[in-house]
Amino acid sequence: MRKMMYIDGKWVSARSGETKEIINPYNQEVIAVVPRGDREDARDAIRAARKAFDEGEWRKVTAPERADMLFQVAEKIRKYKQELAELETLNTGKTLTESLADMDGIAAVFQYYAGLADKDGGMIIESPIPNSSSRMVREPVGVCGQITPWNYPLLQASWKLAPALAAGNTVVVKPSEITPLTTLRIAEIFEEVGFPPGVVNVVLGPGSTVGQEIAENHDVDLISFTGGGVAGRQIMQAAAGNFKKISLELGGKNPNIVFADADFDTAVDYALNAVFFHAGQVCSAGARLLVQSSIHDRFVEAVVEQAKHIRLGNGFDEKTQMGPVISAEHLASIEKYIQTGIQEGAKLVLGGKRPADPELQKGFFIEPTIFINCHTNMRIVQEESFGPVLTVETFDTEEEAVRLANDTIYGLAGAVWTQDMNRAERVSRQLRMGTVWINDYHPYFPQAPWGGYKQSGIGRELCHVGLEEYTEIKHVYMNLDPKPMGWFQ
Ligand SMILES: NC(=O)c1ccc[n+]([C@@H]2O[C@H](COP(=O)([O-])OP(=O)(O)OC[C@H]3O[C@@H](n4cnc5c(N)ncnc54)[C@H](O)[C@@H]3O)[C@@H](O)[C@H]2O)c1
Ligand SMILES: C[N+](C)(C)CC=O
Repeated sequence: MRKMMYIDGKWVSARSGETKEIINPYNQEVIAVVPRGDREDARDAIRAARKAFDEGEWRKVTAPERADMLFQVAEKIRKYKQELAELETLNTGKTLTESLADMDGIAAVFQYYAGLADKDGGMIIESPIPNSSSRMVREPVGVCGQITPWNYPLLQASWKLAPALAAGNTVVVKPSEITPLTTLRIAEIFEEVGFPPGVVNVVLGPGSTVGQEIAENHDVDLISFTGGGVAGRQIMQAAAGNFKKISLELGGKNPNIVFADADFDTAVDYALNAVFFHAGQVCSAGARLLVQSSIHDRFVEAVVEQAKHIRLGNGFDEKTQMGPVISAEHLASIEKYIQTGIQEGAKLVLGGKRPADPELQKGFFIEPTIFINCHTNMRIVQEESFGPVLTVETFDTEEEAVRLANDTIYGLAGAVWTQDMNRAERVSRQLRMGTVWINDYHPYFPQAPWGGYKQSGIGRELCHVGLEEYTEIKHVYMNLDPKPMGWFQ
């Protein structure tokens, strides 16, 4: 695999010659050295994408041909699935099982948008003007900047790349500076499939320089960002310079609501998966457990008992159920949240510290952590720790459950557990969230939209609406019998 940036169809170092070490969060070993780009490199990539969009052969590639190319990408991801998954596990620490599932999802996204690429032929409009024709067509937006986070590096990139290319745009992708490897590997796949130079560009470097340049640059027509609210706000401000189209997939503090009539064992099992999957580093993690008071003690006891046995370790070890968190900085930030929870008066009933196991000392590990006696006025309930930290609140009535669940600046996702389908329907309608799961947690797939209400984001990814984000709408009107009007005669 080439450890260079991919700009204008060429593999290049940073203009400055600077590099960055990429490490494995399981043991802090250096796994790669990659270029550390800056604004100049970002400008090169943007220029290449602009030229490819405005002047290149890409504009002549038909929608069925784009579909065919994206199908080939999907096939190659399946072909290289093991290699890609191993690279993702090496760079993120997530278990290989999770990475393999990510690769299935990534192939599915390319396949889905390949299928949609040539399906929208526009719309004939019934013109109210005699002797005229009127139609609506969708066209690519132009140069799309795409900035992605470290928790699902290739998956989040695929949610952006596949619809952007299906619609005929050119792209500049900036992966997280700590997890660039699978995004570089997929650039090789685009090259192998034969995407023309400049259509896909991958530029590496910090958000404060490379990311900021992409957000500010007036040659970029659209910016799609997945990450935290702080960067999201800076990107939105920077994008205002030329009124870029904007799509933001931000954080969440997602409620998992369990009513007393839920299937107890299943709800316990999913409550663990909701929060501890990928060590809680999931935007939609069910980090807030809301349990009806009549079953609270028994439910918490069962969750704690099972969480005690979660096996931490190397993502490549089949026995591992939870890997490390991504970095020393992130680990420190999670530990700070845990201290905040204790200071705020939440009761720590599990974890809260680094594991004692000598084999885990080089990695960024933190034990599965559970707090009870939590309230919505606590920071630990309101803010994203983005780690394996569960807060438990109680409620008595359906109205209270809805009120507590919605009492957050976020609105990404949430779940309802009950066997009363009328109640499930009533509650799901009142939750102000982009996704509501009923008697389940976590499923997402290309056919359904993904995105957030409130401060969880703007716009949607996946589904046909995710493709529409990457299009401009044009109205084409034709006078079929042009004659002088005589207005000024
Ligand atoms: N809603 C979703 O679908 C979704 C999915 C995954 C992650 N997330 C969120 O992402 C966050 C964790 O990821 P992270 O720590 O990588 O987020 P982050 O915001 O720190 O970084 C994300 C990306 O933005 C870049 N960046 C940072 N500052 C920037 C700036 N000023 N201008 C341009 N680019 C900038 C980074 O280099 C990185 O590539 C969490 O809040 C999580 O909830 C949301
Ligand atoms: C969108 N998702 C769930 C794949 C990753 C969020 O962090």
